Amino acid sequence: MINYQPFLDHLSHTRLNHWVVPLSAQLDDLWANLNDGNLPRFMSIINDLPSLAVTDTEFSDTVSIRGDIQAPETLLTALQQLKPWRKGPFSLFGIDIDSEWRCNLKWDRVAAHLPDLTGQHVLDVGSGNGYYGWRMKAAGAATVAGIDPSWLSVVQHLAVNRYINDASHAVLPLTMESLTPDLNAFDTVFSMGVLYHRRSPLDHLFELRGALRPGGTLVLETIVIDGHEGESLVPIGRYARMNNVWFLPTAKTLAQWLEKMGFENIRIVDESRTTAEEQRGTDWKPGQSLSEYLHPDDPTRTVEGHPAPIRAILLADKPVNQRLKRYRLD
Ligand SMILES: Nc1ncnc2c1ncn2[C@@H]1O[C@H](C[S@+](CC[C@H]([NH3+])C(=O)[O-])CC(=O)[O-])[C@@H](O)[C@H]1O
Repeated sequence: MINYQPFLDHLSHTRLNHWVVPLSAQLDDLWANLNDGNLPRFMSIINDLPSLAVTDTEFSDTVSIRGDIQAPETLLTALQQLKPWRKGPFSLFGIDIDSEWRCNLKWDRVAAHLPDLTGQHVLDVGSGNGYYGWRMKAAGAATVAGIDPSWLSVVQHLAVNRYINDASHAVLPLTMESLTPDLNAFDTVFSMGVLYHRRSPLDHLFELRGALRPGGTLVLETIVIDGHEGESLVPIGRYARMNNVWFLPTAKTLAQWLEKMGFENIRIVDESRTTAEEQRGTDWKPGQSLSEYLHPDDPTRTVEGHPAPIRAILLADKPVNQRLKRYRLD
């Protein structure tokens, strides 16, 4: 089990205090019914991390933690045991974790359009190991609640936060579907790289809206296709070798979905083709990556022949006026 008490204590002093009781109960239930063979091994790696004095942290393109001494071999071994590192880059006491994704490139695309995060309570859905959460903290966020069902992501965050020791930034082992519904509390909610994994993307948007306070902002990033309003692709079989991809709308279709689900002030702020500069295999994420997912003769196609990934960023607001239609989706 993971000790989330410092995060719960932090929440109890914020506008999110109504989440403390249901979240504690949900975590208790999770630990009582836990059936994951990897977690004990991961936790013994975390518990054995060497104690090292931190002199300085810097959350810029690389999320860096520095100390007076070079990293001992035990830290390198522990971090290597937590491979693959898909999100980063990080630098811990001189160990450079060159992750598969250079997430600083996406952050640059997103950050230019964000509301001022100073003092904000932020939810990062599908947070991965919390790389973006550290960038949100550096931008002034008071709370970053990451949620991600991947245990490896959760424990990678624990490894980094072992040295940063920030109780206001957690990665919780939860899906969006299992989050306490209608918290109505977060100033900004990020959903980046998650919507295409959801079989019911409109439900996802509905759940995201429920997490936001009235007037709060959703930052939505997902794979899209070129094309017109109303169009979307449901790839049969795999997409870029992923077997859990459901809906790839056009950016304009996505804007329509957001409107349908009760958002306003919807803006498409970026559409960028994913490049091998941003996503590639490294020592910290061995094996296949984007270049193997694209067609060898035509990089505008996936290996399966679908349009290659383009990622769109949309921002949309939850209306301040709560007199909204309650969409019944059941
Ligand atoms: N239902 C779900 N609820 C919450 N998280 C989920 C769910 N399903 C999958 N995930 C998690 O969402 C993340 C998707 S990666 C994006 C990471 C980061 N946001 C990024 O923008 O780089 C995809 C990509 O590489 O773009 C994974 O960590 C999943 O475990």
